[in-house]
Amino acid sequence: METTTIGFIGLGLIGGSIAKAIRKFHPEYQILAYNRTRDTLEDAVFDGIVDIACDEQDSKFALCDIIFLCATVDYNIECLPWLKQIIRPGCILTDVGSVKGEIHKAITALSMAPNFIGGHPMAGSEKTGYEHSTDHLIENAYYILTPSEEVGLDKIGVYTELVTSIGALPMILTYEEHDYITAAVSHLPHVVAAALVNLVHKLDSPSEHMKAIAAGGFKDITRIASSSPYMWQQICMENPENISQVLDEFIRLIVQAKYLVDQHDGEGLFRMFSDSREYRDSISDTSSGPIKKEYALYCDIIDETGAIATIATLLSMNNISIKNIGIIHNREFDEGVLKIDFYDQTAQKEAAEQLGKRNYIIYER
Ligand SMILES: NC(=O)c1ccc[n+]([C@@H]2O[C@H](COP(=O)([O-])OP(=O)(O)OC[C@H]3O[C@@H](n4cnc5c(N)ncnc54)[C@H](O)[C@@H]3O)[C@@H](O)[C@H]2O)c1
Ligand SMILES: O=C(O)C(=O)C[C@]1(C(=O)O)C=C[C@@H](O)C=C1
Repeated sequence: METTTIGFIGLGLIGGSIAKAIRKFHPEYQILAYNRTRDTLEDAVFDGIVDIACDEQDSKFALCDIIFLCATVDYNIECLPWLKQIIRPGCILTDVGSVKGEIHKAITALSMAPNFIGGHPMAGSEKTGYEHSTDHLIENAYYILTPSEEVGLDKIGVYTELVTSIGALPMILTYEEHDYITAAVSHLPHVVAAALVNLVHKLDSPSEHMKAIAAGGFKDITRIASSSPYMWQQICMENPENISQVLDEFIRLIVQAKYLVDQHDGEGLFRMFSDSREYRDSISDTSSGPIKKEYALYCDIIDETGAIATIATLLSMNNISIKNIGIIHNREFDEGVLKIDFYDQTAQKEAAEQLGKRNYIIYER
């Protein structure tokens, strides 16, 4: 049987994560890749993720059954005319861009629609680059597919199966639906996070007290303000109508909130917070979906140098990988507690056992 060949143009955070997931679940597939930075390709070959490092406009992409365009949207579009000359008739061409309208229009203009299924894994990070990619980034995340109107059901079936096989959840939308929905749940939050951080920067005094004491709440809502400015500039320029429309709605709600504060409207304020809490709590943290299940445990530690390192070393000696570790202070853990996140339940349970054996006080939530 012929080997399935998958090509990547752009091997950064998302391209690298998809390639790593494909390597994990389909070790027999052949993976080719081109990336502007040659070192990245060499790392990926060294890691055993990529079999063949390609040059720009490499004719070896003609071998591919599926090609993932994972560079910037403008470069992905720039690649289309030469890809049109070389791809097999059965090749599935897809991208991972956060906005879908522009590439769909380019595909239609070049009559490449029979090969194109837009794609967008609803997972990511504020970090960029292959070095931050992981084989589990898109696990349990929705992976939106926006098939062109001319693509055959056989191709949609193959792509959907691939997405499922690497642990993501395919969801089919039109590209118009995609661009409206993501404007509200992804693009607007990035605009709001950036504005909020810039606001605090502007309001802070030269002694920077605001910056110093900004705690959990501010950090939770603004993590994404550390994302790539170039990527978010591009996204806002590619999806302006939808972002502007949801921004209008958002501004209306902010004006309403100001009115409630100015009026000392206790009942209105309570309703605003209770409505949002009810809806936010209905977004499950434990089922599959864009908000991933958290495998965390909380541990009391003595406030002394090296206390965190001791725990990290203990877990590492027992081959337990830590996803994240840090002290948190909240109402529940007034005094502060060490929160350790793991990639899966097995690691969480083993860590609780190992720490328990050494008399650490563990809280599981
Ligand atoms: N970062 C996220 O959270 C996220 C999530 C889902 C989708 N996306 C989308 O995925 C795409 C890639 O984002 P990313 O986060 O992986 O970015 P990234 O910067 O980590 O990766 C982009 C890769 O493309 C390469 N590249 C850029 N220009 C190139 C060119 N001219 N020629 C060849 N290679 C080039 C870069 O070297 C880099 O390796 C974007 O379109 C973005 O909208 C991002
Ligand atoms: O988790 C993050 O850092 C992200 O911003 C990921 C995120 C998002 O949820 O908005 C960002 C852009 C994508 O296109 C998809 C996912």
